Amino acid sequence: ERSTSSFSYSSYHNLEEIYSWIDSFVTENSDIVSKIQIGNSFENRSILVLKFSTGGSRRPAIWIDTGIHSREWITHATGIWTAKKIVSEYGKNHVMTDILKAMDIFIELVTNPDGFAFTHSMNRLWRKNKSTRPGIFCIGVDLNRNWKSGFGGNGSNNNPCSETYHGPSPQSEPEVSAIVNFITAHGNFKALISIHSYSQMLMYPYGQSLKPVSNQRELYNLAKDAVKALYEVHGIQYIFGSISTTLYVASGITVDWAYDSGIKYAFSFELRDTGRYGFLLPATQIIPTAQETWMAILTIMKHTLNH
Ligand SMILES: O=C(CO)C[C@@H](Cc1ccccc1)C(=O)O
Ligand SMILES: [Zn+2]
Repeated sequence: ERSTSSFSYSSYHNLEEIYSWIDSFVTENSDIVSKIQIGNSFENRSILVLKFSTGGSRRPAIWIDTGIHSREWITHATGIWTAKKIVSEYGKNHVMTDILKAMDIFIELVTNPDGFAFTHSMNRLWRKNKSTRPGIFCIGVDLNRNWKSGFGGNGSNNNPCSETYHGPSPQSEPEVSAIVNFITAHGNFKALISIHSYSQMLMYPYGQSLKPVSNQRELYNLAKDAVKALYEVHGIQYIFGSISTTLYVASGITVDWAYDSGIKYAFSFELRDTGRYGFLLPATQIIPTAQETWMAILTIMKHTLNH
């Protein structure tokens, strides 16, 4: 993209187009946005994070990732729109301005770049990363099962040919270890939002067990407020609750690791829809989905700022 003004936020884009947009976006908003490479993927693509900051050093931070599962295209598209929204609201919207005066925001738009490239080239429904290992004849690890918390437990699979294969060991995948190293080194993250599709759900830990987290009541009420704010935009209904009670038991997941690492506001979204189109959500729904999701994300960020 020579400039983001020619970028269509109501279309899906491939990896090259998104990485090019990132460079234009950073150039055009260099006062508050910067680009950080936190590592390289298995196939040696850059793993990029957008940092939104108005100053300070190591301010309390909010993490948002999209596209950890490559086929969930609505999540990357929503992330791009959200990045644009943050810079357009700063200085205009009171809450957004207060958030960025006190906190930093980090967004990883393409959390599984190898898988994402593969959904554009060979297999639209690819979910995992593209790692290979000697003597193993199926490709890829489920990056939402490769985290240390509850690794290898129920709701993850030891079979490399499974869609929920957890990998040989926790953080074995470069796409996961890059995030773990970055967030751990930073040491001041207060909230993490990991965005998936589809099912229209807003969930919090634990996935690995039915045991409630210590601040379960707070997370339940925050999820309720966020889902209400989302509903008020286009009338889309989400359900909410802990992952294990709302969806199913899943082990080695992003938000369980975040929570156990001290990030007490850890959420996972499942965006539109409920199955009519599923992963193949039409591009006409990108902006409506992003608009409603924004209201939920803003609710979570505001709560994080005030607690
Ligand atoms: O991606 C999904 C749909 O493709 C469902 C997600 C559900 C889930 C989301 C967040 C945390 C744990 C599980 C998954 O199984 O990893
Ligand atoms: Zn997913």
